[in-house]
Amino acid sequence: MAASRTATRTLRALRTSTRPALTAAPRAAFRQGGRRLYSSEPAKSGGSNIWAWAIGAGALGAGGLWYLNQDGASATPKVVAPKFEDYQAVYNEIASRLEEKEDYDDGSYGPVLVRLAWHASGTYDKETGTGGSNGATMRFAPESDHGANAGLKAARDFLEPVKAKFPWISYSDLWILAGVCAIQEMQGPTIPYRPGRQDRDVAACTPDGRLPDATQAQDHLRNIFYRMGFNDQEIVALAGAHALGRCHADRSGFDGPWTFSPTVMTNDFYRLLLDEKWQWKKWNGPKQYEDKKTKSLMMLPADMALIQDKTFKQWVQKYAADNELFFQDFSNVIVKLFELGVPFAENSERWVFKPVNA
Ligand code: HEM
Repeated sequence: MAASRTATRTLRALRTSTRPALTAAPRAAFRQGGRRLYSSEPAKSGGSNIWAWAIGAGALGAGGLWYLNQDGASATPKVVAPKFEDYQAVYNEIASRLEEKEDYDDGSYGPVLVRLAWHASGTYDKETGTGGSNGATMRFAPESDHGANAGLKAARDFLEPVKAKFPWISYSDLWILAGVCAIQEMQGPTIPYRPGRQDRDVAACTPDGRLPDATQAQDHLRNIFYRMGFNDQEIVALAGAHALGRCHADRSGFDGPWTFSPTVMTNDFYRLLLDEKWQWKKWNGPKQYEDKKTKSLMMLPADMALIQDKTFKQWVQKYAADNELFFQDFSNVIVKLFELGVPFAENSERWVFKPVNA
């Protein structure tokens, strides 16, 4: 996504929003030597090695098995043993749909795709090995009707045409690939990916209550995320995803974005959490915070717990001060989240997809 388009998206959100106007422009992102840089941030390290490796992986993966339908050349090619470049094609399709469908929300389906991938994965229970991204059981009630999943139909529907075009990919792999694509296309860190998830039926739906409750604080966050196998640092790194997107009154009941640039991945969630003064919002909805200065940003009680708890707060401070550290840790922890409970083939490799518009 070019810098001008990012600005356009934010501006469109400002123009069309019936919500309080956001008052600051996103930091400008610009290209340099094919890499994305923020004017106020250091360049990411290690990128060029990753790309060299990805191109190598692509070349090695070339020549996935293709065949044509019986009616000959006019038929759609089918993939029977998908390789790196087949998944890159799916990635490209998602990226191009993200570009096309700019009228959604703040100008991108990206945030809701990230939330879909997270809610598909975050049901994991390490004791029983149940839940997690292997299965895509949120396609079915009762899981699709769980309160925490309200609004995610928009993300699942967005991906249906992609599934129709690439029927060989499982929903479970597709949803996670969409999360990876959305993060990278919103100028976030590189997220290595490997396929291998298989769809499961309604019997594998997880019970309600496995995802975090935003009205609660640190004890609850620890209960939920320790159950998945995360530690305190990882909990804080994952929560930085709230740089993206917004709360919707008709979904969670909460309302508003966390940052001024909700379609660009940054460490702004931590910076705003520390730097702004937060007060209870006076309104007819669930208890949430608003920033005192503009009253246009929000924090959930569960977000605020990250600075009310001493151990969590140390990590918030580190990530607020160092975007590169946040990007590295976020990439590592979201790969872990997306792979919880997935029975990958032994020695399966992770791939790095080339961003399309980022
Ligand atoms: C720490 C515990 C968490 C709580 C309590 C929480 C709660 C929420 C709530 C209430 C919403 C608003 C949903 C809506 O009204 O549309 C939301 C949105 C979102 N969450 Fe979280 N979340 C948590 C962790 C995470 C994690 C770990 C990620 C990803 C790694 C994530 C990514 C997102 C994104 C991207 C959105 C915006 C969705 C959109 O714009 O449609 N959240 N979260």
